[in-house]
Amino acid sequence: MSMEDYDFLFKIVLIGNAGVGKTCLVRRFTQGLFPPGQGATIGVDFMIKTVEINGEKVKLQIWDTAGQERFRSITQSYYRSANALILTYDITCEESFRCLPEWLREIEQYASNKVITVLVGNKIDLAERREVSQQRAEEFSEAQDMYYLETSAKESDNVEKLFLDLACRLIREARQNTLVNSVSSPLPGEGKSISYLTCCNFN
Ligand SMILES: Nc1nc2c(ncn2[C@@H]2O[C@H](COP(=O)(O)OP(=O)(O)OP(=O)(O)O)[C@@H](O)[C@H]2O)c(=O)[nH]1
Repeated sequence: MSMEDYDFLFKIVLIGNAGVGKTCLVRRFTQGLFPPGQGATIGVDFMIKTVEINGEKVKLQIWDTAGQERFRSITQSYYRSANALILTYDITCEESFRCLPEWLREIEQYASNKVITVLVGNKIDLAERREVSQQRAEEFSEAQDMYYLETSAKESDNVEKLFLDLACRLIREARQNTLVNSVSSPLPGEGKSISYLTCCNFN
């Protein structure tokens, strides 16, 4: 694919315990479906989706990692070049929430210090089985300086919003970095509309 095919390219990596719904979130966003009987991811999977945000083509490379401990050394190698991480837990599984500090240590150790991390509580369609309150998750994410969103891959709740808000945020960061890194040279896309700022809810 030539450079002209997109204005921005971002790498997004999903991490979190096994079974929290990472693969289902990716499949919902990239293919618009909820796969029946989704098996555990082996190692790492990769999908691409190009979205258009205020007239600009944004190519998202989405890496879906295996949550199982035995794949940890493989998945760690994908953190380094990630622009964003989607750290996922399952709102019906206390254990997946309690493991978050462990995941944050992995991020600290293996990811770039510029990485944007979003905390996602998935499976909100199973509200009657909820084990982690929204307030508790919000407090945790605030303390860790992460964005927080609750989703349902099954019902398609907030899935588009998750990826599109993240893409908006990444565009904004990319522009800011360009500004810092090359103050005297013209910005890519300078003069274009900056209305994308209004679509981004991750502030
Ligand atoms: N009710 C409900 N079930 C979900 C949702 N998302 C995923 N699941 C189910 O949760 C199970 C695990 O989903 P996966 O997407 O394979 O989980 P994963 O995090 O990718 O798991 P690993 O690949 O092992 O790391 C499957 O049985 C899915 O059908 C959701 O939003 N709601």
